[in-house]
Amino acid sequence: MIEVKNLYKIYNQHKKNEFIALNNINFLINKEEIVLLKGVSGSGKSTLLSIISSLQKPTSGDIIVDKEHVAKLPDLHASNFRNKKIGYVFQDFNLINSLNVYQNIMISLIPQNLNNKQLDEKILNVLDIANIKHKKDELVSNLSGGEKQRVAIARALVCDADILLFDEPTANLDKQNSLKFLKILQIFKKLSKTVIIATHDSIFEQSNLITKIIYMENGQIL
Ligand SMILES: Nc1ncnc2c1ncn2[C@@H]1O[C@H](COP(=O)(O)OP(=O)(O)OP(=O)(O)O)[C@@H](O)[C@H]1O
Repeated sequence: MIEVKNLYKIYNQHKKNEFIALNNINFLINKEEIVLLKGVSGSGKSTLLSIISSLQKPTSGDIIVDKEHVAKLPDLHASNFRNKKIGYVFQDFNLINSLNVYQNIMISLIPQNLNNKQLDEKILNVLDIANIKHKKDELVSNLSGGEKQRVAIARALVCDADILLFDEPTANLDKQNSLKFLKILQIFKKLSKTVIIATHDSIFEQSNLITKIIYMENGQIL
């Protein structure tokens, strides 16, 4: 469960360029929900995702993920929390272009100290789920946008995080690949993941797997 309470994020606080990006956000997301976070560019969606994943700290307020007070975690604990609990798929995918698909996934597993057989098992399994196993030896720089996204999804799945966060997952995809992404939601449901998708793409409203839509405007929930 993800509980967000009285959350504020103020950039450049007490300076001339102070900006309130999140203004008293409150909501609750239950386990295994698939939630849309909707709002125009600049409404605060990415800021909210990065705070839920503990990449950034809020100015005030609380985020409780499975009883853990995420906003109060010291940095080292925050990165452990992120590795264990959160799979984050960035809008530009954040992959390493000079490495191949397999190596990009392997990097996430370094902290686990696995042997080659265990690595192979885990990596091939998620590449299979994300339907990109056939490209495992290809350099990421040679992949299409949709293929890069499937690698990013495989990487988000490999540490077996319960919560998957997507920032504008269809922004860099054509219609066909966007529809493929909608199909992947069925896999997340089968895997019992909790999913939050920040988007302004109306394509998601076609999906009957969405359990809740949170609308944001100017840092507030409508
Ligand atoms: N580090 C920062 N310093 C100052 N202002 C920032 C910072 N990061 C974000 N902002 C501002 O906070 C607001 C919300 O940004 P955010 O990226 O969360 O919006 P968004 O809804 O995700 O937009 P998009 O859909 O374009 O990604 C924007 O006006 C942005 O300019």
